[in-house]
Amino acid sequence: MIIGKTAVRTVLSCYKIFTRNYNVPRRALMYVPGDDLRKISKSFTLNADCIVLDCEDGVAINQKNVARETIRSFLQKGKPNIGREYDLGVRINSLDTEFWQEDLRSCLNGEFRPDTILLPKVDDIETLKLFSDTANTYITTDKILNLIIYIESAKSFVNLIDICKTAGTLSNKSKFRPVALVFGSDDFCANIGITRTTDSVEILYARQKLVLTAKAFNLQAIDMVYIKYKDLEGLKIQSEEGARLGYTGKQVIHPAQVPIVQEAFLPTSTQVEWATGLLESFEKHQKQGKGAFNYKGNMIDMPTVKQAENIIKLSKLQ
Ligand SMILES: CC(C)(COP(=O)(O)OP(=O)(O)OC[C@H]1O[C@@H](n2cnc3c(N)ncnc32)[C@H](O)[C@@H]1OP(=O)(O)O)[C@@H](O)C(=O)NCCC(=O)NCCSC(=O)C[C@](C)(O)C(=O)O
Ligand SMILES: [Mg+2]
Repeated sequence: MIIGKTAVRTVLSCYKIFTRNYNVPRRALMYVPGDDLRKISKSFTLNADCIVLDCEDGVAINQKNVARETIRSFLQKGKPNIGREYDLGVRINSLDTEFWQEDLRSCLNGEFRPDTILLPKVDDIETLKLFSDTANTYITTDKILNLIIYIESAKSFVNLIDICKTAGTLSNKSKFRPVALVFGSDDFCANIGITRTTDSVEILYARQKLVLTAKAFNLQAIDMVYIKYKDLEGLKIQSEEGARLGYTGKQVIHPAQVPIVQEAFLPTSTQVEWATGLLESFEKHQKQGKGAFNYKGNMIDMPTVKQAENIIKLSKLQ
């Protein structure tokens, strides 16, 4: 059987996607308006996994140039050392605006560049292709750039699988790789003509579809923003709900949200204790030739063992 070039490329792109690791946690993805130097400085004191300097919706139209310049001069000082690994990203304006090319060029062609570009409003594969062509002309080093893709309209949900596949294929001939999908719930509500209620039941289908598709392509899934930023109890409930749905992190808009969100996307000590005991018991039963066994009153076999392994793996991503 002769395997065509396209098939080989598809296999390679799937391999690249599926072997991508989760070693960079993005539990709290913290937005900082790019035109506000005070907030930018503060964001590096907050211990967030992922800091996003924003050119898009956190910045007024008449401040777009200021944000771009502020971000560029900030980046040119080099990535701040905060004593731990973290992801430093820039969210550019969407590709249907007059700003995005200059945003991208400005942050990619300097001496230091961000780890990650966050690309809003990816409705279809044409948007990704345009991004890819343009980014490739601006990237001048061999360092791979992470790409985070925003899914925030009905159209983007309808095209979601194609978007993920195309992101993988384009990354084979580019210097970027897709690492995560973000659920842009607020733009999504506007797009489908609804207003979000407290329990967010009206967006549950989309919220679940995003997480399922992200996992199918081994991408991180970043949950919606909690805009009532003074309601920390509500934030905790929504964050834990996101973690239960399978999300790996959540968007954050205010410093007070960071610790609550980061905590919610780590397993609790009870979960770690349960998983450790289960894995020990599994080893013992394997040696005795038993596939299924009783642990704390529950039947355990391979799927639950894998869940326990996931918990242990996640608990090590501090
Ligand atoms: C809500 C706001 C206006 C309240 O701002 P405030 O200044 O009134 O708050 P505060 O409580 O007085 O702030 C306390 C301290 O924290 C600082 N601070 C406060 N916020 C931040 C921040 N983000 N980053 C870093 N520092 C921050 C602030 O500067 C102050 O520091 P100071 O005491 O030293 O002066 C403010 O928190 C803010 O601007 N947050 C970011 C908003 C934003 O980026 N929105 C866009 C992202 S969400 C989105 O795009 C949707 C999505 C995904 O696309 C879709 O669902 O479709
Ligand atoms: Mg949005």
